[in-house]
Amino acid sequence: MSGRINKPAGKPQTPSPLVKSSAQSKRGLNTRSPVLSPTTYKSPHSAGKSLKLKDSSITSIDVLDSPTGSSLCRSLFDLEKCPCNLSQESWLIDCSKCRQYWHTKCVTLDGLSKKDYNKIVNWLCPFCYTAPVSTADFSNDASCLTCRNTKTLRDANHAFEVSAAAAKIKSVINIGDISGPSDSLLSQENSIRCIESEMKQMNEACQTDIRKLINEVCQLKTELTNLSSTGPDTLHASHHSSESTEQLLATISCKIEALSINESSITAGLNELKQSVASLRSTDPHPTVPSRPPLPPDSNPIFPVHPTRVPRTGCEIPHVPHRQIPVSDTKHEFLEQTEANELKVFFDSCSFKPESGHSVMSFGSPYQYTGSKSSSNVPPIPDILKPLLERINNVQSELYRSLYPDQPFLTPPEINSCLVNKYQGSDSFLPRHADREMTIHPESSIFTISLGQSCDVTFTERESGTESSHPCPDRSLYIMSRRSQEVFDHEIEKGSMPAGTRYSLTFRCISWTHNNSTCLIGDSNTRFLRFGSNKRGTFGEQMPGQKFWAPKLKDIDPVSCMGYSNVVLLCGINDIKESQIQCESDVADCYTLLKQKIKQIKLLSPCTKAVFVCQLLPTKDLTLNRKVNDFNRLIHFDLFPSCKDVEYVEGFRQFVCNRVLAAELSMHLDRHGRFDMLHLNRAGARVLASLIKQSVFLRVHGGVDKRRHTGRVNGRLYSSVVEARLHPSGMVDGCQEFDPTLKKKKKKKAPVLDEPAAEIINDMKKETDELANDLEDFSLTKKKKKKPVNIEELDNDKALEDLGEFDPTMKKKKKKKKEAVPDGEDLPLDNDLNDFGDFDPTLKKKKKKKTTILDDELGDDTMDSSGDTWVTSERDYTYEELLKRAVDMMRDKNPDMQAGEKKKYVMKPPQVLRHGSKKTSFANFLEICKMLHRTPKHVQDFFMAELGTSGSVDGYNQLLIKGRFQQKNIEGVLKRYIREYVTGDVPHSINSFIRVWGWH
Ligand SMILES: O=C(O)CCC(=O)C(=O)O
Ligand SMILES: [Fe+2]
Repeated sequence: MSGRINKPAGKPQTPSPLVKSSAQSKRGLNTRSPVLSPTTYKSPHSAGKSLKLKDSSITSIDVLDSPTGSSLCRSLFDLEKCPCNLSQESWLIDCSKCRQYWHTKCVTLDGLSKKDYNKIVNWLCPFCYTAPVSTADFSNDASCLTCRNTKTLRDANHAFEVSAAAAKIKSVINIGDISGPSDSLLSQENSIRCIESEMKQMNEACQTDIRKLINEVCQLKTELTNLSSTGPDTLHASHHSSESTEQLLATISCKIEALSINESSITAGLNELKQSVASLRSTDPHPTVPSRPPLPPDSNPIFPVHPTRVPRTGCEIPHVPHRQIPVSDTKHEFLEQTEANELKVFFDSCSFKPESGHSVMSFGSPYQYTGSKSSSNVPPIPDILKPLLERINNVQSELYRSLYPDQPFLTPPEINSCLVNKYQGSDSFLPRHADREMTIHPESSIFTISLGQSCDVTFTERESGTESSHPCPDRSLYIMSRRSQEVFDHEIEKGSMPAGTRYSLTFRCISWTHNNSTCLIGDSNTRFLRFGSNKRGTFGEQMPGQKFWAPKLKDIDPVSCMGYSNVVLLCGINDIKESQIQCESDVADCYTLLKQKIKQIKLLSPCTKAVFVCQLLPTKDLTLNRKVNDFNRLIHFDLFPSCKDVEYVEGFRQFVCNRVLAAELSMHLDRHGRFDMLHLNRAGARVLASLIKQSVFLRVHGGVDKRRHTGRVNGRLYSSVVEARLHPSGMVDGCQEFDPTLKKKKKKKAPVLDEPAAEIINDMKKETDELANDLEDFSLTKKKKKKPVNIEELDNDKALEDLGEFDPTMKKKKKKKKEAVPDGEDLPLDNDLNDFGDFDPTLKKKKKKKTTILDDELGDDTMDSSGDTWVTSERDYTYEELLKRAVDMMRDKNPDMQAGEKKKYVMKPPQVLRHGSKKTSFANFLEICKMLHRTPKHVQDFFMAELGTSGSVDGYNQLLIKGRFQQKNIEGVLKRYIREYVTGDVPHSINSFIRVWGWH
């Protein structure tokens, strides 16, 4: 198999001449048509001598036929480069079917020796490979050689050789025997193709023979006719008796007859063969899906542009089972009499704030609701309530455990807030409402304990208007679920309250983070995704929520989504992979079900701000991928445009369409090894989590930094950008660019942002202020503050310059100010001013403002090096003269510089540590940024560009860099940064106050 590139691939981007010529020569040998007909397709392996498997006659025909796989590779990837698009020290192996090259490393075949490598005859890449039904099939099915590692490859290759040899022997012995698929070493499909090939060869051979025979017969016939027409005399003349002539004619006629019989028997034999092939086909255990119209030529096969079909059925909303009752549980005499008495005494002494129909008092986490009069300055839970709170929390835990019995690691929401209502007299009431504030944890129940006068609470089902009354006797507890609040309102009707005093103690879990809670409903691909900020959590504390299991679309429970701000749906692959889903209309029906579920969710949870729908991820199964395409198409072209508040997971599309990410994805689909067609492994799940997190985050925070919505950002993978940006400290990614305009914008935006967004803004502000304060330590910045800068007009670089970089003109100004007045000399100025002004208009302006200062300075410099007095000269300054003057002026105003002394600043060296096996930590990154007076973002970008990797600042202010780097690498980059952006050795910026740096 040395015809493949038989040396490790260096840089796939710039293939070596050998790589190129090898690939080109192959291309010349076979077409890369997406549909490779078994009869026309010829493997390159059979063409080059080194590509041929010894004694194998079937190498070129045992490739499964799947147009999508080929076209997928064709349109998505450069066939000559591995889809990873990365430079790797690895062999390149090409797929026998689609001709896509892959690094052996990328297809986990690394470690191959040249010998092994040369043995590979027929290998199918992850795009083209369709897994056999069972492990047993795989071991026998050597014709479909896609292996996850070198060992299996060797084994399979060996099996292939054996099976090929066996097939050859069988075909020689008896072609008909091959029709029995069960005992054949070859798969049934393979057998068919073998026979077809044999038939073709036989057919050709037979037809040539027959043609020869027919020609001969024709010649004989003509000859015979000629002889007959010449008559017996002529025959006689040639010494043949008439009798013998007749005999001869009879013999010839017999021979012709025999030949005809042979011809018909050959034809019959061929027909027999054809029939056996037909019978084999009819017993094919894998019927093919009805053919579909071909995709538009330039469309992306994974995410095609045009929908081909709209759903067959309408989207009527079926009846939604609410499964909600207003009061989920009641406990009579929940309080002991003594406990109740004590509480009554306590509350009698408290001062309640009047609200509509009753008065209130809050403890613990502040609970704010429409019409609430309580301030956010709420007293903590008083000691007297603490035992009660503990009991309530126990009840809450029990409820939670019973709700999620199979998820014991989940922490139940902690009840942390108590709102006490006081009803005094028969005039009191409680307006109709529902406790559906987003600050209430979606999993929190609402516990109400009644004290004193009993009364009835009325519940009304909002949709139907059905009312029910719930009696609340003294010392009793009733529990409402947070979800029931989406369905029912409750109230104490006016006039229903008896005389007397009633206290109701309502307990809830208030969680501000749950203001933006997310409910993720998904199939097994969400298995690795976890909410929570603990170690297992993939979404982090910025995205609180709950995950619900829905292997199929029918399992999506709209009730579970109630009370969450965001709903993310990742489901459908198990539906469309069902065998009964065979054509586009079946897929459309699945899509319709999804649409119905979304409608139900929105109906039940009007509080839900958005439903995010994840498109289906491509799989390793190409037939399934066509259905995935159809499903995704419908989501994109029907669901998104038609359903308001249905959003797609940003980046998911890129994830699916982007070449690199798609390749990355295909490599992640191997959670259970080579037979897993669908599942992401942990790494893939992390990418998925990032994309979901980012979308929800952006939606929640008003689309902060939408610019980043590309598959690749600054050469970094989407996921890493997401990670960086969503990280608690990386949150300031946008602001780390240190764009001064942010400050302004933030101020404008602040009132409309959600709480976490406001926090981010505050963080950003803090950082901006901190940096500004740092900069104030330097005289430069003070001046800058005075300088009126229209920050809106500044571009990033300029902004950076204004905030941190040295501006010689500014410095001058300041010093000038200090020195100007006392030393004023009576020197001619106008020429200097004008000349200088011509040189640099900005300077001119400044000079005009501070004429006296410049008078002084320029007065000193009106002599050129040759001693000419410029004031008396008519000629203009030359550029060199002006430059020299400027430098002299700088020297003059910077005595250190003039004396040739360099101020030495000593800084800490970067602390470089290994972070896990694949990352490097630059531990004192932020500290060094501060010392440099450069924004972390700026420094980070430089580092990432220099190191050619990605990274992010984590919660410990360390820069985590992907890849392994040594101390000297980081030091080198840091020195370069300092040279380029700090000390000004190169003209990016100059900063005269930092001259020489050295490590401790
Ligand atoms: O007093 C009650 O029983 C109900 C109180 C209530 O609904 C509330 O505080 O939100
Ligand atoms: Fe309430």
